[in-house]
Amino acid sequence: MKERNTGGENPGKKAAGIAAADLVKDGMVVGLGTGSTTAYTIAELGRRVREGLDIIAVVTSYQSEMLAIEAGITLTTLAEHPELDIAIDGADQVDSSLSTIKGGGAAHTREKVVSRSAKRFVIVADESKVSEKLEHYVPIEVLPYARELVAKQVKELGGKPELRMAARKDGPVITDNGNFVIDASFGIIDDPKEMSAKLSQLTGIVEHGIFTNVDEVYIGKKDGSVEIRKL
Ligand SMILES: O=C(CO)[C@H](O)[C@H](O)COP(=O)(O)O
Repeated sequence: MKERNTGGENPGKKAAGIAAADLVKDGMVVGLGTGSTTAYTIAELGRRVREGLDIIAVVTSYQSEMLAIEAGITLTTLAEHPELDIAIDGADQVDSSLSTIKGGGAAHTREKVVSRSAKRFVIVADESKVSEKLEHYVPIEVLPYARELVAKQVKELGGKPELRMAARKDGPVITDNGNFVIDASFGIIDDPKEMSAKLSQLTGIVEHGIFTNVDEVYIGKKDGSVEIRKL
């Protein structure tokens, strides 16, 4: 399974992350995604907050909570603000119909809840994340108790399940919700909506990482330019 590479400055991620922050205006309630691309968005929003931008935000992980606090962004909760004006988040892969795989940082459950609570859902990514079809493994958050059952069901769907192991802890990755993650490889996913519906039906899963609700994608290039794709 490919290693997650989030280290070092990436001009494409930076360009996309900063450009999308421009969509955020005074008075908005904003969903803040997780990952190294969204970190640029959060830092840019923090810079604008210091210049007087008036927003409140809901986070998707402890990582985005820490970054938002450091940036000086006022936080709220979905309980207080169940409807968000916009959510901005990263991606592991985006296809030509804007179907997206997320969860490389194991945050996709909260990311999906936040994205579904937003009127507008924007993905920020560098160009390496864009592909004609989805073929990235699909992260699936599972109840620890159900991991073997979920692995069996993934195999029945033709997938290869792999329990995600922690890098600097012995044993499996534990999500912010206290669960495990199974990364499921299916090869090329021709019909993301169909695959999403099938995965949602598995017993023992909390949420999977296929997102079919993306409104637009900001794609940052190495030269610092940004392409915007909408449906
Ligand atoms: O889904 C995610 C976390 O669960 C991230 O948004 C996704 O993995 C992209 O991360 P990065 O911007 O660091 O490449």
